[in-house]
Amino acid sequence: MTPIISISGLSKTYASGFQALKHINLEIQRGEIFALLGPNGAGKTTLISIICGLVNPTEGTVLADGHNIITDYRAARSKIGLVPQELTNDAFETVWNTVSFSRGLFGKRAHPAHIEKVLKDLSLWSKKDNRLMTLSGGMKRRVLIAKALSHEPQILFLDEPTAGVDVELRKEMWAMVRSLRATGVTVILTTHYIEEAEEMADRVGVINNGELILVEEKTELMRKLGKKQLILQLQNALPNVPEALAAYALELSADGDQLTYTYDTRREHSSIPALLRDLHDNSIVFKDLQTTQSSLEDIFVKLLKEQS
Ligand SMILES: Nc1ncnc2c1ncn2[C@@H]1O[C@H](COP(=O)(O)OP(=O)(O)OP(=O)(O)O)[C@@H](O)[C@H]1O
Repeated sequence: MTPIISISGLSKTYASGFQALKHINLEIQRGEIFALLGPNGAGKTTLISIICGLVNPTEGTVLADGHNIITDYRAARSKIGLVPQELTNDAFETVWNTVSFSRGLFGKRAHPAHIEKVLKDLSLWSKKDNRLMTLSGGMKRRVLIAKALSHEPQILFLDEPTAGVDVELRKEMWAMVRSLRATGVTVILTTHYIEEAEEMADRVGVINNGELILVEEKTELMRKLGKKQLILQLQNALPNVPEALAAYALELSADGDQLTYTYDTRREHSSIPALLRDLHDNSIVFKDLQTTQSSLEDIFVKLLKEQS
């Protein structure tokens, strides 16, 4: 399947001489949710801004649904919706007018039925005649999305969609993004909240110092780089780990009543039954056990550490 976005050899050096992007190659597949992760100043906004035609690249090419973003700017831009972080519209304007006006900016003919559908999908219909200034923060964010969808784009960029948003609204936003994907829209989001990528993304790209250091299926990333731990609460505290169990590299807690076994999720899991048998043979009795798995956040922090 041809990718909906195809980026090759993309670099950006700002007038200041600062190189914000270094030879980025990336393909985004139709219909996926792609999360772009990276620390502050990594180059996420620069990358999005180039694809959306707001910043000129220094080198490289970007195709949006087959259209070159420079030589075929209009066609490329019409495929893309951008949800920025801030609402910059006239606070006195109504929801309906704001969203309809956005469509007009793309040179598209008025299509009230489409605007109605977008507003209904985003639960904004009852607010259509309200002025923006009267809306709650959450509703304003929905208006941003409605504006971005007003011209029927196939690709939607969300720049930090839930920055400064409370947990409840964040969850609502996630549900909304998923329902958009269900309608066939490709979603690319930048986020500082790793939990957000973990929750929503099909694939994750990590950008650091202008370089795309990793692109991976989220589940694969977590499987490959994740570690699992089995934690055993012991019936009786141990003074040390018996020699016979040395091969498992167990960690004994300071008070001696907890053993932690860390294992690689890539390796076969058969070492756990063996460990449990060996514990039994060494008369080590446990009263409780739990397993933990490293989060995408642990993996992300580790990746950035390795880079520095
Ligand atoms: N117009 C500009 N002129 C010079 N440097 C710029 C310009 N815009 C951005 N930069 C620099 O480019 C780098 C990347 O910025 P960018 O906004 O793309 O990062 P980001 O990953 O989106 O960061 P954040 O997560 O903080 O939004 C930063 O060091 C920034 O200072």
